[in-house]
Amino acid sequence: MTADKRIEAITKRIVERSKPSRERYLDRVRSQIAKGVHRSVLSCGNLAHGFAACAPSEKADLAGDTVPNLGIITSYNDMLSAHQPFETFPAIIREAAREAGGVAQVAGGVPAMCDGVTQGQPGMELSLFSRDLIAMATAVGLSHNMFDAAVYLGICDKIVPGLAIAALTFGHLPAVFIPAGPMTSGLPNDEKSRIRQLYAEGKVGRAELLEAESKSYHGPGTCTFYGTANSNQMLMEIMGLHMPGASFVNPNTPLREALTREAAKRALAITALGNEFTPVGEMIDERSIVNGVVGLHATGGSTNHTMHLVAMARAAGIELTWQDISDLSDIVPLLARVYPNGLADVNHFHAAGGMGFLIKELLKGGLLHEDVRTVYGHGLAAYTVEPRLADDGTVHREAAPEKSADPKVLAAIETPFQPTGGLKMLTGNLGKSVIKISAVKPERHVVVAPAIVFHDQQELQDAFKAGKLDRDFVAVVRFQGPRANGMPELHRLTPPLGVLQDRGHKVALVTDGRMSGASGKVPAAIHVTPEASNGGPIARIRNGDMIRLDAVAGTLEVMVDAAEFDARPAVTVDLSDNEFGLGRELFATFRRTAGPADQGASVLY
Ligand SMILES: O=C(O)[C@H](O)[C@@H](O)[C@H](O)[C@H](O)COP(=O)(O)O
Ligand code: SF4
Repeated sequence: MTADKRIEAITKRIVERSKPSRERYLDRVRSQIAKGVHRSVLSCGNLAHGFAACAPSEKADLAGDTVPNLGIITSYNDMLSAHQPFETFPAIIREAAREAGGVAQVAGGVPAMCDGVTQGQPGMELSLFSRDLIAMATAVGLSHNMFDAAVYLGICDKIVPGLAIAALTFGHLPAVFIPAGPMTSGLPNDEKSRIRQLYAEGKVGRAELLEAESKSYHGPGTCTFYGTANSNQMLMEIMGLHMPGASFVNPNTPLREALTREAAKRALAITALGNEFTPVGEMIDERSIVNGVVGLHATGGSTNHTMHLVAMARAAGIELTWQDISDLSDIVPLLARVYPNGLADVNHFHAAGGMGFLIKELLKGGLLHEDVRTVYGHGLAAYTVEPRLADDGTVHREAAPEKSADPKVLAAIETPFQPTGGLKMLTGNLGKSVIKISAVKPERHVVVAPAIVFHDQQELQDAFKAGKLDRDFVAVVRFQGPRANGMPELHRLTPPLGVLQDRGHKVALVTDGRMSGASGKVPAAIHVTPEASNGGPIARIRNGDMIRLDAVAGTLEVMVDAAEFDARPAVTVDLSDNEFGLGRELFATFRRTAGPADQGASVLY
């Protein structure tokens, strides 16, 4: 089954563009593979240290080079409700490995930040940088070189991208990503947002707000909106890095445990010691990356992936651009309405048919490359399934439903919610930026209004509280890029801007910062590059300048005479407050070396 000609053409141009870097990457992967069982190059001393704490039988296994050893990289902590269930996973994986005749060891742990805990707080200024730090920390674990495959326990925003960058850096090893699943549904996300807007207007107090927040975020598992964390799950599945149907099964259920056991056994089955060797560096190719972007558009996924996917692809020698992402958006229809793109949550999405139905519909529409390699074998058609718990406690899979169980949440390819996808690139005299349109009403896709300039999100919130913003305007929030303050998410802008929009004002946001994957209803041109702190024209905008944000034409313009605008001096701001406190003093190197947003805002390359 070949993909749509337009998808093929975009894939082909990515292959052409990436040829030199991809060939260099594959050469490195293959030379590592050629060295054979990796622990066999270790000295007796190295090996003895490596298995000193193992059981005697495991030591005997690891002393040879015929029994596969599975490295576990875990991002467990109690801070992220999504990662808290991982506490018990290593023991389950070790037991499953023994059952499969292999060994499993925790190769290392990685840090994991909860963007919900740090949202609006100084800690958020470490969030984006934590992605690359997670990749580096994963490399520390795997650099023990004791392993024949690795499993990656991660879910949330920067963690999966960081783990994926590292997994692809260790492309000679098979890689299976193991999720823990979404928390069960609590207070609906739109009701939570309604109460937030009431609080922003001073109509309810902190007690009511905290009650609503706590009913929404109420237990172990991933938050149920379709933000970056759940976009990550979708990506890992549609790119073939999860076991089929693993993404959205709730934690602490027998099926979740069965899926975890199955993933561990599958990872051991696809090492070089078996007959289905599947090194991730060869498994993930340009088609897998395009399939990920297609899934992002079809589900209205997180804007953060216009950076993370670019960085992940780069780790495999593949050069993905915003133009590729934007052009694919023009081809791929929106098939899922999950908050903020609708009222449903990911549990509803899963119940309506979930990933199996989505992949089936996209394959039917010729919008995915079917002929790809996955951790499960060959071909994405194997993912058009739903996992079920068999009587013996293992996983069996049934074909995904022919029809969506809830067409208001998950649409058939013939009747999409929108004919195009969720993420557009904007170009113009302010540089490049991206906008998520899947959650913005069509009548708000073009905004022309005067600029009001802010240098941090608190300034805007204070102006709102002082009643100074009851009018049409474009909020320009600048010096929020990676080199300024680590490019925090500015999700706390959503309630005040949402209130003003609901009052009938034409409002929009333009920023060199980021928004949360959970942001959505206000038109926002984000990730503006070049950023203000790196010579970007956004630093020359003045209050009152007319700004035109046009998501239909794909443009973002300041409507000032070009000569006059170019002659203006760039504004500079004192960012010293962002250099200390809550560990920011340890990330100065990251701020100095971070790349531009359209290349992933990475410090790694
Ligand atoms: O990109 C994302 O999806 C967000 O970073 C998300 O992970 C974060 O947790 C939000 O801030 C949660 O939304 P609230 O802050 O509205 O609870
Ligand atoms: S989805 Fe966001 S808020 Fe929820 S656990 Fe993950 S990082 Fe934290």
